[in-house]
Amino acid sequence: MFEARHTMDAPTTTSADNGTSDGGGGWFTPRKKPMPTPGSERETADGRRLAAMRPVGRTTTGTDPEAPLDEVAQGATPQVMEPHTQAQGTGSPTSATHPEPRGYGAPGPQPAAADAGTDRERITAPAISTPAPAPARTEAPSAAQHVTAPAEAPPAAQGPSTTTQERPTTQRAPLPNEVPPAQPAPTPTAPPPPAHRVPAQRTAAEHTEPSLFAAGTAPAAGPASNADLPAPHAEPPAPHADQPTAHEDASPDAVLIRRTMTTVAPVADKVTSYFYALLFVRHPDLRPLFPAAMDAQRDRLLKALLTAAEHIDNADVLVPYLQNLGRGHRKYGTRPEHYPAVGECLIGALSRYAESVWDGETEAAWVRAYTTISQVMIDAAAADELRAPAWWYAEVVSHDLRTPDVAVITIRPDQPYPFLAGQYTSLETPWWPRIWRHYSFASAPRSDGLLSFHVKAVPAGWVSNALVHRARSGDVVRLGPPAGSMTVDHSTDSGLLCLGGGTGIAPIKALVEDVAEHGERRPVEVFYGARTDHDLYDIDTMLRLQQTHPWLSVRAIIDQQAHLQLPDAIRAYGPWNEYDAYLSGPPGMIRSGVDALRDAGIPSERIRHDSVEELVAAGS
Ligand SMILES: NC(=O)C1=CN([C@@H]2O[C@H](COP(=O)(O)OP(=O)(O)OC[C@H]3O[C@@H](n4cnc5c(N)ncnc54)[C@H](O)[C@@H]3O)[C@@H](O)[C@H]2O)C=CC1
Repeated sequence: MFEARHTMDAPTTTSADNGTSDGGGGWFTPRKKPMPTPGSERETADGRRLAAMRPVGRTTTGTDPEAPLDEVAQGATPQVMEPHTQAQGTGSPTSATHPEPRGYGAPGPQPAAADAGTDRERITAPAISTPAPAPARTEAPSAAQHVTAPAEAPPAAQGPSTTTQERPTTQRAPLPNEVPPAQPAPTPTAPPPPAHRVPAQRTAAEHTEPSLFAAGTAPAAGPASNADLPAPHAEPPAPHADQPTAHEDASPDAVLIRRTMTTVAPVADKVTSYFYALLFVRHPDLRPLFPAAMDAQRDRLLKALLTAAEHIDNADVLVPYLQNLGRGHRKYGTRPEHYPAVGECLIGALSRYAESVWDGETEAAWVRAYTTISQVMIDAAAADELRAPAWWYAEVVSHDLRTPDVAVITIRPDQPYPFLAGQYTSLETPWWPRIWRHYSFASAPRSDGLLSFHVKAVPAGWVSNALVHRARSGDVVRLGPPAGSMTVDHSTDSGLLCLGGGTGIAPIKALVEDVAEHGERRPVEVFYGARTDHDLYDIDTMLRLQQTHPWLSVRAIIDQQAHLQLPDAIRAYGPWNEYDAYLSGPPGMIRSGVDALRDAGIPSERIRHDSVEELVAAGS
């Protein structure tokens, strides 16, 4: 756990104790004073030396219901045995109790109300404010990276994939209800050496090369949307890569953080592996809460944290991102008391691999950043706990195999599931516990409460293959909260130009239904791209909508016949400069689609699409 030998306030929740904290101190110690600014604290850096940043052992008081802290964590449930009640102790009318679902077995251990600990760190204050939680906008984005275990640290896990997609072709498909083999706990490694206190040069971090951590993880302002596994992103892309001069006014902490990032970038894989090795060695009780087979997404947590730290100055973007991240972590069972373990290992990994630039001030900067990050996430999760379950059970009520590898799946949540057309959710199947994938809602909210998804089984896609080839009516899946902001702005009557490639047509269909339900008469132009006519699995539905709604135009673009791809097709139509644009489909389509739309005169802020980086990681 962190231990800072100075009088920093610990992260707190701005919400009243709602059962999440067990009333302990530490992380839930109420703020006693305004958070000092990084700049002002820096003046007393020596006095604030985080000499005790090295882990000093776990709190022994109470039970720590461990859970991962990130998307990588992929759920906080042992196998398919899930706690069947949620929002324990919130006392909230929205707190949900789930009936025993079929397929999810007996109730598992409840996330115990954790002892907040007595040795919680006293980390510095957030550098950014934590406004009241906003509606979900984005979900933890990430781009999977090839991860190679460092020689000096055991692999945190051996997953089904080491690339951007899972690789099931070399894996035996699991039997129903079979749990992937548990990964052996990493063998203990030597603790990281004490950080060298090399005098730091107080210069701005270099950004001539994009950070390995930046791709796909940077929160971005503006509209976002969903994907078949991806989390949202938006235009413009992450500032890290595209705005080399954006750091000129960086705070001292941001400078130190970015210098660390630059230093560790060439060994990002090692940092990642070492981070998880530390986490699981020092906190082995956390390991079972991660997926048995941690795939390429295992570095999501680290990347999300690093990217958030890197953008610590950009509160406008960072806060909504982290709030969504915090809310999204509820389904994993993440609790406030889990954050110190992650922070400790984050510092441990960074200090080891950024040894050449690591010093007390750098460490203090990271502690402050992590405190801020965790504070926002904790607060958002606490606020969300008062109004929504951490997850929903849902029963498959229909399974329509449209092509050999595309299924339209309809499910019935066990309790109301509010969402907006254009959003997406995370979904876990009973066959791959704790592995969550994102899918768009393929319909606008329905009066019967049913939800539908278009799922394409892709090579190496464990979840998608299970959903397409295994799931049947009566099976029970779990849903995370809705997320994404690729939604219709009903305050305008601008036309909508929608590009749906392959199963990316799913949220486009939902958007069309949304416009229809609002009784609007704004023009909606849909371009539906597919490789062959056989791949236009939902064209009948779209054409029926077109027949019903005179304001809707649907054009199918078949690569083989048109000898061009979807984005090229819109160039032949238009003008589009008065339209809002929505893109949904594979990453290549998004990229070239954005280019085509800009060329057509649509400004970036009116172009909404999924995170390209997340889409790269999609397909499972
Ligand atoms: N299932 C869902 O709810 C959602 C899925 N997605 C994403 O949509 C994708 C769907 O995959 P598939 O159905 O296999 O689509 P696909 O790979 O068959 O592509 C569909 C069409 O998109 C266009 N396209 C593809 N690659 C392109 C490129 N590089 N440049 C320009 N145009 C290109 C082509 O016109 C192609 O026919 C996946 O990446 C998935 O993550 C996105 C949103 C929602």
